[in-house]
Amino acid sequence: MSSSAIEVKICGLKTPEAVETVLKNGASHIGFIFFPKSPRHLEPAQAARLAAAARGKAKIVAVTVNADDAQLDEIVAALQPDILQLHGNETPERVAQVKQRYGLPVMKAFSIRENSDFDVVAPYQGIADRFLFDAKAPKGSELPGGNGVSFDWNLLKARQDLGNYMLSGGLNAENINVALAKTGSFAIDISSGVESEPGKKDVHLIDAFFAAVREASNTK
Ligand SMILES: O=C(O)c1ccccc1NCC(=O)[C@H](O)[C@H](O)COP(=O)(O)O
Repeated sequence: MSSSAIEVKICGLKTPEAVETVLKNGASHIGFIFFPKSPRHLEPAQAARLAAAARGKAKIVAVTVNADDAQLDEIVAALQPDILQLHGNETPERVAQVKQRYGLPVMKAFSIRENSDFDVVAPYQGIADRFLFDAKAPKGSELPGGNGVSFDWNLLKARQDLGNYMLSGGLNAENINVALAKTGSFAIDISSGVESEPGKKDVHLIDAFFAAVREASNTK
């Protein structure tokens, strides 16, 4: 079942059931988290086992935070991802190094709260293959992503110069219609909004999210 013309990345998968459900719904991307503080963290070998069912059906995304070469070497060797998502403070130089070392597309994540947060994006243009705009982590959170909070989507609407990006942060079945209408985005990313508790994906919430995306894209 294809979800729609909208690309949908479901992030932080940890079980075969969740992988099966997102594939059944036509997810374009599935993400695995490699960040020990996250409730979604997996070892590379665990992610590789889960990814086997998805290879060739959805793009496999490895999500890391300021990872060094040793960590990336291990992940790339075990998982053989299609895309590396860099979700830390990686500089444009580091993004370029990572691209060259692995020959893989890189999606660079940025944390957005206000318009000026987009100012840091320009040096990455022509280096990162894609951007992911997520909300800034709430105070006290140890996670740079997966916090289930949104930023003001009107900010993104005004920045259509930013090129190829995914909209992320606090999306769910209830707000995706408004998020898509406000931003005009064609690619979205979600984690907490399809979980019953942090790190626990819920197949019914996944189904409901894709149904909402399909409905929203039919009215787009
Ligand atoms: O999800 C995590 O636990 C995580 C930890 C460390 C870095 C990135 C992380 N997630 C990255 C993602 O791409 C999430 O899907 C994105 O932040 C949106 O999450 P949510 O707001 O929960 O939908």
